[in-house]
Amino acid sequence: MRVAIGTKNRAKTKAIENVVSTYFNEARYEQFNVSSNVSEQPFSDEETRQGAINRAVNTLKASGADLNFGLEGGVREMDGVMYCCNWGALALKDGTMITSAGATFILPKEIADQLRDGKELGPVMDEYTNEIGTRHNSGAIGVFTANLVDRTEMFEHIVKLLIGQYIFHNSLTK
Ligand SMILES: O=P(O)(O)OP(=O)(O)OP(=O)(O)OC[C@H]1O[C@@H](n2cnc3c(O)ncnc32)[C@H](O)[C@@H]1O
Ligand SMILES: [Mg+2]
Repeated sequence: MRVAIGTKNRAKTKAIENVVSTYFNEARYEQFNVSSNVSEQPFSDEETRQGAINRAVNTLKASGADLNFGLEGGVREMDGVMYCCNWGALALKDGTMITSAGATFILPKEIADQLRDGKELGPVMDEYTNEIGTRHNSGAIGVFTANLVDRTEMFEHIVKLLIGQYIFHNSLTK
């Protein structure tokens, strides 16, 4: 089975490989730097979900693989509170699109204000933590949950929901 991944971000690729290899041991993985065709910093659930779908479609076009994953991080506001939100999409060769959302958590006001000023969460987190590449490792979720959940684990849960729906979909179409 050929598995294509629409990013080279390590937190995302690790999550996909960890979960897919649990259920399909013959999987071969390929990574593609595809566009999400949405803002670098999506600002709603709708835009974040669309980014994940676009990545999955663009990955399918580039690869022709059996499973094509798109994972996207974004933010959304409710009652003046800014949350980080996360979406995943799995595109199949027959045109089927499977989607799922993941964990949501609060971004502190000092982070939220910088995003409202047009900055991207990735660089803002690097400045906040004084580290390079937070988005490839623990991520904002790790920093703001005392590392109880890191970015890989958060995406693993989304990928598990996608694979579970894929297995269910196959059981209906067989
Ligand atoms: O290379 P890609 O796949 O684009 O990975 P990314 O880390 O940029 O992730 P997204 O594009 O999905 O996320 C949109 C923006 O939000 C940032 N972001 C999202 N979740 C984050 C997290 O947990 N920690 C740090 N930055 C995060 C990210 O760096 C981008 O600036
Ligand atoms: Mg990005």
